[in-house]
Amino acid sequence: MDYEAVADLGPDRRRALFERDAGVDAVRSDVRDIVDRVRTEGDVALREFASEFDGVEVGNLDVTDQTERAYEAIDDDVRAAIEDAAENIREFHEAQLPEDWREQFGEGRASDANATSEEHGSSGRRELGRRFRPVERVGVYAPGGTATYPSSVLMGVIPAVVAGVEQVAVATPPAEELSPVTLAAAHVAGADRVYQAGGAQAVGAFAYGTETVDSVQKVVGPGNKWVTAAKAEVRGDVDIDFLAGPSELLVLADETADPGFVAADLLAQAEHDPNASVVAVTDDEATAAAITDEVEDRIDDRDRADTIRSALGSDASGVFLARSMSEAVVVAEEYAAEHLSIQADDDEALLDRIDSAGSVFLGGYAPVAAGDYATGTNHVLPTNGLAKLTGGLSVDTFLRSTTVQRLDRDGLAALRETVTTLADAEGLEGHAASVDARFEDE
Ligand SMILES: NC(=O)c1ccc[n+]([C@@H]2O[C@H](COP(=O)([O-])OP(=O)(O)OC[C@H]3O[C@@H](n4cnc5c(N)ncnc54)[C@H](O)[C@@H]3O)[C@@H](O)[C@H]2O)c1
Ligand SMILES: N[C@H](CO)Cc1c[nH]c[nH+]1
Ligand SMILES: [Zn+2]
Repeated sequence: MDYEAVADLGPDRRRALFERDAGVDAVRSDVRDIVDRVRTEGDVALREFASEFDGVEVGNLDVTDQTERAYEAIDDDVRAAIEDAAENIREFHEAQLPEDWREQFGEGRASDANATSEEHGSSGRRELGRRFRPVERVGVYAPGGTATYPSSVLMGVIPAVVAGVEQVAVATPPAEELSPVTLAAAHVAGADRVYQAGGAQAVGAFAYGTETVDSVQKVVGPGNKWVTAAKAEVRGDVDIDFLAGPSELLVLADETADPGFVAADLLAQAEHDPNASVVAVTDDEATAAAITDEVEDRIDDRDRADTIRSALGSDASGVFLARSMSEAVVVAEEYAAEHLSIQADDDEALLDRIDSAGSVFLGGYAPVAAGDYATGTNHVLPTNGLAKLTGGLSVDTFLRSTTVQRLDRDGLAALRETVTTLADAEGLEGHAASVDARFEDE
């Protein structure tokens, strides 16, 4: 692998980097057929796709009764690691829980020394507020194709439970013997149901329901290109979190970065999927060369070297030499990575100039893998540049907000003129009349 100069990137290469889709578009029509079959054939389709794509003849689709046994059966050190990670995730997400609130607005304006009530158009009080309530039924997809993802069970279920969701279901790909660690994670996180169904068919089952799988109001969670395409497909019929596809990392590195650390982080995210994308951008030529050397030196030691090579070979991956860290920041902003690692002297100053990233890792001792499992932040994050539009999974994902207002007679009197004037301007005389009706005794 060679590094490339940012200045030399042509339009095709830029498009591949900045408009990447991780193979999702190419499978949209296959996924539409899969989802349609689940919608019309239910459990039969889930069983047939399990056989076709996972090579498993599924007995019970609902495996909820296996979770507690799995929790008791797994090794003590794995159980302790799940519980530690779960605790950190719970703590961080509990800190996000918003409180319902009410406040008085408009109070005291008329007595403002510099303004008259006419200037403000209001002297009455308005009690306004927001309240937050959880959605009732959610489906969490936990991947499990070429690796198992108990960590994604924790990342999806715990925020839902913290938000107060009543029914939290998990779907994960079937296997001759399901990962006991994934099942145990469902138990620790507090999932109400666990189904063995994978890929687009699992997303379809959550969206439309089958004989065994109850339909949900919102489907969340990460997955490969088929899972991601399926979420795009069902969106509209059911709510989704966002598209959280094959993993991505962009590292901003200056000459103080340790090239070995940068390379190790690139290889770690690349091992998820041949469609994963990993990028390093530096303003230092020696660092660019050292990162590429370290990547090459380390690949063969990795168990999933083939997957890593495919991901590194993608047009959405690479090591790039920028003319300055300012140019490197422009690349990072345009890329809008799922994970952004800043391994540079003045990391906070660089971060100040970043708006678009799913989750940021500051310093050489904050590898993305730490956040993947255990810092407590959520690892379900937007990919394919969607960090320009949305953040990652959080307690908010599972809440809806309602606004509340209370007006007394004076409060409405203060708004009367504004409301009736605008209602008349819109030609909605009945709206004005509904306000005037309150003052007919005057
Ligand atoms: N963005 C995020 O927040 C985030 C977080 C964690 C993991 N991930 C990503 O999750 C993914 C996990 O991928 P995975 O493959 O290991 O597991 P997965 O569960 O996402 O996918 C496995 C399923 O893919 C389906 N499938 C496989 N081949 C198919 C085919 N030819 N046609 C139709 N369907 C097919 C099968 O149904 C199978 O059950 C990786 O891409 C990883 O990077 C993303
Ligand atoms: N890096 C993944 C998100 O893209 C999350 C994960 C789970 N396990 C390991 N890593
Ligand atoms: Zn990871």
